[in-house]
Amino acid sequence: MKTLKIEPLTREAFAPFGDVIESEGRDYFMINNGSTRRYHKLGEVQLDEQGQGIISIFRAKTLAYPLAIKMLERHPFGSQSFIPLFGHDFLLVVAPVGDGSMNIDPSTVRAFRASGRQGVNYHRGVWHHPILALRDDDEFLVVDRSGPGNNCDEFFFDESVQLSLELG
Ligand SMILES: NC(=O)N[C@@H](O)C(=O)O
Ligand code: NI
Repeated sequence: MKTLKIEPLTREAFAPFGDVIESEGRDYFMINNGSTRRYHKLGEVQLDEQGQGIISIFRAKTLAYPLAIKMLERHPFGSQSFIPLFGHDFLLVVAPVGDGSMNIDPSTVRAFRASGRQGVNYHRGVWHHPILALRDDDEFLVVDRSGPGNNCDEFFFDESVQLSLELG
């Protein structure tokens, strides 16, 4: 059993997987006659030609911990972002796009803890666990792709691969 180390979410550490959506420490410029900071283009919505960018809300139940990480999923046709609406921390488990095949090297799987002031934008094809809320019925604004085709591949690890996520 390998317990994943939960890393703090930083722009640098998360770069192989996507963008961190936050204002802390980020550049901005003033708009609205000087009353508003615009933290511009913190992430990009990635879509295929037939895709449409849509905005949804996910209300997520917490899962039981320690949690066995049995699968990850990816969205081959577009990015997917999660922005916490209630300001609570949440967890992320990710793996890089890799060679594009339906396979994940378990040694590349990483876990992060996002603060309630951080969102993430998974880039197209990045493997990730379905949303991991730490408060029951927590809500997230989700910006992702709608359109034709199957935009959700699920990969289940072999039973011999035992990855676990524990709360500190
Ligand atoms: N399936 C779905 O819309 N949710 C997942 O993509 C997820 O990342 O939570
Ligand atoms: Ni997803």
